[in-house]
Amino acid sequence: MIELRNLTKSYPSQTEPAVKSVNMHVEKGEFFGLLGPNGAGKTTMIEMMTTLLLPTQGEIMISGQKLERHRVDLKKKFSLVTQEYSLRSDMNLNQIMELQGRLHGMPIKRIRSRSDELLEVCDLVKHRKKIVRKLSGGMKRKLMLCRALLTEPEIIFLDEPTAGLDLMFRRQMWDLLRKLNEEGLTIMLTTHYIEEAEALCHRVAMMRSGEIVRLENPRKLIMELGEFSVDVFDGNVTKSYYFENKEMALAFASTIENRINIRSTSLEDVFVKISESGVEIS
Ligand SMILES: Nc1ncnc2c1ncn2[C@@H]1O[C@H](COP(=O)(O)OP(=O)(O)OP(=O)(O)O)[C@@H](O)[C@H]1O
Repeated sequence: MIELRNLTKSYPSQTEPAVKSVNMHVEKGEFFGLLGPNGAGKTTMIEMMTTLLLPTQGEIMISGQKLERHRVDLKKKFSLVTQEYSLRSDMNLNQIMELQGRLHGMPIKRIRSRSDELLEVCDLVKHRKKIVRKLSGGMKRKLMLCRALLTEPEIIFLDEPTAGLDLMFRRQMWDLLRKLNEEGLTIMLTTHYIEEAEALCHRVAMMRSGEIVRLENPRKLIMELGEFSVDVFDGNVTKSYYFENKEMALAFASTIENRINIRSTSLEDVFVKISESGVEIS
């Protein structure tokens, strides 16, 4: 569905490219996560994939066709939900949805029926006459998602969709995204919440300094590291050790006199390991 070929972006003010010759593909219907520390190049990637930024080199293919700014037909296939809130604060939910629909030339009947469906799914119907200024952060994020889905895209790009949301809202957003993905929507998200990517994504690409250092299914990454972890606290720092089964973890733990914690390994452990070491592209 999306294919990146040697995708590169250099900003004139920076000595190193922000994205360095990235090759990867995202399948139709996939839930794909782009992970990496601050400055790794995730937003730059998303901005190129949505034509907000032009690549310095390389190309982006959508359904086998080269994406360019004038390709309105290809651009119709996707929507973007940005990291920053980008809603008119003096409009209510109905007005926000109607404006979006009109900007995309949708008939008013269709705008209304689609808005009803989306606001219902996002549990926003009871707030539809509220102005944006009076919404909580979580409601605004859900509204941005509704607005992005109004035009019935095949792909949605979500840049940090749950940033700053409390646990309840984040879990609600997860369920919503899972549902949309099960209905066939291709989703690409960036997130700093690694557990979010672990819970949602079929595959994750881990970026560092503009490159993809690992691209794999989260479960497979965890199994490679070892399904069980033993955290050992030596009075100053905690060091984690990884084992392929619980028996091995317990046997190791029985030899340790310090404070320990035995637990399941998470994608966060993998992320930390990859951030600490150099891992080859696979
Ligand atoms: N408009 C710009 N002009 C110059 N440099 C930029 C610009 N936007 C991003 N960069 C640089 O490009 C690199 C990648 O930034 P980018 O925002 O894509 O990373 P990110 O992984 O999305 O980071 P974060 O997790 O903090 O959002 C960084 O070194 C950043 O300073």
